[in-house]
Amino acid sequence: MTNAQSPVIIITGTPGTGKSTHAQLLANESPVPLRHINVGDLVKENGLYEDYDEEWQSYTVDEDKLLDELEPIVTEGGVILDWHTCEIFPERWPDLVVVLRCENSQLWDRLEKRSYPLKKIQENNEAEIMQVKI
Ligand SMILES: Nc1ncnc2c1ncn2[C@@H]1O[C@H](COP(=O)(O)OP(=O)(O)O)[C@@H](O)[C@H]1O
Repeated sequence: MTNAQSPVIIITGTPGTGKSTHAQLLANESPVPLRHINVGDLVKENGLYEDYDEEWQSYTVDEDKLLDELEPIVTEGGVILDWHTCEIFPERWPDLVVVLRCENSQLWDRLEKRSYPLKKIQENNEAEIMQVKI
């Protein structure tokens, strides 16, 4: 647990449920400084992946590299980590974990707008319905 002035918040949930939107709003409105980190963007920008799967349009994350990158950021605190999964993060990291949910037909529409392949839209929707993380 970090101090109350520099909390570590994880916002997680299926892609399209609104993580980035809400993380950014929270960062903008928070009375204490909070830095919004879109972990997916961080992975891409800093090459923290092993592979890119064209068919699924997704990265295979190098978890060790990602954790090494995030450790000093989390230690400093005052951060919102926004990612579709959170199982790889040590339990000692977050002060608060928020799981966002979204009604399925709305989620489908949001993911279609991203031009995801159909099977990726289906997989994400099923994950949301079954309440599992992918
Ligand atoms: N509470 C909300 N009401 C309506 N639209 C929303 C809401 N939250 C997010 N959205 C919209 O849903 C889409 C996906 O949101 P985003 O924050 O990118 O999701 P995520 O980060 O979980 O992938 C965006 O177009 C966003 O504007």
